[in-house]
Amino acid sequence: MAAAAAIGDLNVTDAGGPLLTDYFGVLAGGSYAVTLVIGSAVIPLLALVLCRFNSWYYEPSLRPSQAPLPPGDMGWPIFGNMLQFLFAFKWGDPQSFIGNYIKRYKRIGVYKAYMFGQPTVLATTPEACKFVLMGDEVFASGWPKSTEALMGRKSFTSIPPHEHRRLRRLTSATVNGPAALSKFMPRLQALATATMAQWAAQCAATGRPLPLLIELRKLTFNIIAEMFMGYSPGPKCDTVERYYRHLNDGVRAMPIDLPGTAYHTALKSRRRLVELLQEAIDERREAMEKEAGLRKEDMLETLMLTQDEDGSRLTDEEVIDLLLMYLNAGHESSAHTIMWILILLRAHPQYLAKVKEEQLEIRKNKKPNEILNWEDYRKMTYLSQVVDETLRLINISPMVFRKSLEDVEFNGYTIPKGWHVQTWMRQVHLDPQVYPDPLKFDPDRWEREIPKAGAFIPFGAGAHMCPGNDFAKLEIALFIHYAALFYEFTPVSPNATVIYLPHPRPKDWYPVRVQKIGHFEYTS
Ligand code: HEM
Repeated sequence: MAAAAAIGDLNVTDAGGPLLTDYFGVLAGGSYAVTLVIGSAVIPLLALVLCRFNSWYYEPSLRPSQAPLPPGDMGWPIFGNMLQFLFAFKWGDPQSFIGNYIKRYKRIGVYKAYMFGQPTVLATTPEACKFVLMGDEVFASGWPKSTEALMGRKSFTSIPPHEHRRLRRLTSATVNGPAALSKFMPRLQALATATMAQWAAQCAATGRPLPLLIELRKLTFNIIAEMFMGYSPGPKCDTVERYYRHLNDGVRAMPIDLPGTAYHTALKSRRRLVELLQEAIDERREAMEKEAGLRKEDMLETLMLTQDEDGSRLTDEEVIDLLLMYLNAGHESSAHTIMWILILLRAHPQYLAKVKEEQLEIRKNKKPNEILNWEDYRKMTYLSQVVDETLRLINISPMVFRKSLEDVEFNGYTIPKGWHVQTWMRQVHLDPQVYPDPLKFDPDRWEREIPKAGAFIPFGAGAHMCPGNDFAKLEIALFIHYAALFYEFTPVSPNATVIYLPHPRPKDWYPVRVQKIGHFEYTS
């Protein structure tokens, strides 16, 4: 055991060294004043170094002829401004995150920050968002590396622009234009009406409510999985959808790959999804070989058969990443939007009455149990205002990511080459200078105002604009038609807390009792 002897003011161990604690003891005993002076100099200096570190390290030195960087702050080392972002979105008021920049630096449209491990410019006005989203030759897709690891090296978020253009043209044709979309209409209506009937039967039999958002996610996933890959609804689809839920939780989480973190679980879910999609490709390949000539003409087949100018096919990895991305993008946001429309219409019966009136008018010309066609859908002008107003108010995706390929000037500020840019659609949609009384749900505003370019961008804009926007609007409108006319959704806790990450939703997934109030039976 080491014995300590006193030598002067210091204790010394057998090993001959003073004990560390004793240095502080000497300091303490020697002079409180010195401690105080050193402490009061060191702590603020350390704080200054820590809070200026990102600026010193990441901010480029610009030429005298160049405009300055946008105002803002780069936060703390490693975390940057993520703590403020997460705090505002998880525990505070999400508007306060950008709101604080506006309070400090005024509404100038661009601010510097450090987000998701990258020096970043936040674009927050219609002009700034339009400038970035439409400037395809200067701003490429710029999702954080952590998202790329979840979505795959070959998804639209990661591939170079020329490859993106080609694959996008090829894939988006399957979900765009009246001819392609009207082909989906019978199955969309079959799945929606069968699912609602099953919910009502289940509620009647058990007396228990259903977590509506979870059920809607299953429905929208069943739809996209059937349309894109020929999957039939059932337990397998539900399992795959659950993996997607975990995958998405990781997209806006801190990218820390340690057991127990959302990001770690998301990476595990991605690996499982890749295995399942590989199985689907293998099965389809076998079926195509056995039944040569028999074509399904869905997204899976399109991707497997496509050839580039040299005649080469996409690899399985490419097909998997593209499908994984499409299936993900193609169900989550639609489910959230449908749920929010039901919540908002219930809270505003005057608008629900207008929706019902319009939908009844459309139904007047139909036989009982007759499904809707493209012409009927085109008559849903008021419902389409409700959809737009919900997308504006709720902002399923608060922002999208780009990366600057060169130094660019906007509004007297430089956006440096290599910096990431986030276009904050949420801020644009909730800005009182863009939409009067922006927090009010008011579908009628769309009769009074036509938003200027960049002011209504729930689907983004430019080369990466959502290719599924028309499909989503159709799917949502058809669901609401049957929900409004034939069912009643009674929430168990209409005032539940709303959480905002990864997407805004009631914390309890919005449990509802579903009841049939009219008769419609799908017959094909
Ligand atoms: C209400 C429903 C939807 C909303 C709010 C929505 C919103 C968005 C947004 C904001 C983007 C990013 C755009 C950008 O980076 O500029 C996006 C991209 C994308 N969405 Fe959607 N989306 C919805 C439904 C769908 C559906 C149904 C599909 C598929 C059928 C789909 C497929 C995609 C794909 C593949 C991308 C990546 C596009 C690219 O990078 O080129 N989305 N979506």
